[in-house]
Amino acid sequence: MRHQKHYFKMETKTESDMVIIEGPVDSDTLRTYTFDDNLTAFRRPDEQFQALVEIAELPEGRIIVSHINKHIVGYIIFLHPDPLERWSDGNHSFIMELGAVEVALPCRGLGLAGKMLELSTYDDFIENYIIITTEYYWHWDLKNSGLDVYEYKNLMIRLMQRAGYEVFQTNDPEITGHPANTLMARIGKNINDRQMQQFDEIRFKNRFLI
Ligand SMILES: CC(=O)SCCNC(=O)CCNC(=O)[C@H](O)C(C)(C)COP(=O)(O)OP(=O)(O)OC[C@H]1O[C@@H](n2cnc3c(N)ncnc32)[C@H](O)[C@@H]1OP(=O)(O)O
Repeated sequence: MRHQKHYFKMETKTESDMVIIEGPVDSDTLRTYTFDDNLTAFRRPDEQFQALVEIAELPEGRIIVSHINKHIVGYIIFLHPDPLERWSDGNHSFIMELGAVEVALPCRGLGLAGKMLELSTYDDFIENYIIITTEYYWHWDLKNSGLDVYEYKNLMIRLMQRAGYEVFQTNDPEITGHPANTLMARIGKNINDRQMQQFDEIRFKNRFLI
C-alpha cells in the first residue's frame, strides 16, 4: 500500500492561549518546534521528541501535535506495530497502531486529546486501516489524575470511542495480564472481511494450543 497523508489544522482557544492542533506534521516542520518538559509519560522528553521526528519520516508514520507558538504540549503517534509484538504478525500494511497519546500536565482537561483524535480522523485515507491501540495501565498518570485504574480505563475508553475506536477482546498476555489493560481498535470503512479475519487471527493467536 502506498501510504498517503493529508494535512489538517484546527485552532482552539484556552483562557490564555491559542492552541494549534495539526497533522500529520512532517519531520522538517517538527524540527522547528520545541517540546514541553512535562511530556514524560513514555520516555524522557528529548528522547520522545527525537522519536516523533523519526516516526514522521516513516512512510506510514503520522504525528498529530497540539502546540502553542510552536511549543508542543500534546501529541499522538501512529505507525505500524512494533516488529517485536504480535500486532505486526504478517506485516499487514493495513494494520496501524496508535502508539501514544499524551498531553502535558498543565494543558490537560482542555479537550486537546479529544481534538487531536478528532483531527486524526479527518484524513479519509485512514479508512484503509485497522488502527489498534494497546492501553496498559503502567503508562497512565494515575498520580496526577487522582483516578484509580478502572476510572482511568473508562476515561481512555470514552476518549477513544469518540474517534471511532471500540474495545476488542484478545488473548494477548500483556492485555489479559491485568483487567484494566485494554485493546481498542478503529476499523476503517474500507476494511474488507478478509482483512478483518486476519486481524481476528492476530488477536487470538495460538487459540488451540494448550
Ligand atoms: C495508547 C496510549 O497512549 S495509553 C496512555 C494514554 N496516555 C497517558 O495516560 C499519558 C498521561 N495522560 C495524558 O497525557 C492525558 O491525561 C490524556 C492523553 C489521557 C488525556 O488528555 P486530555 O487532553 O486531558 O483529555 P481531554 O481533555 O480531551 O479529556 C478527555 C476526557 O477525559 C476526561 N478527563 C480528563 N482528565 C480527567 C481527570 N483527571 N478526571 C476525570 N476525567 C478526566 C475529560 O473530562 C474528558 O471526558 P469527556 O470526553 O467525557 O468530557
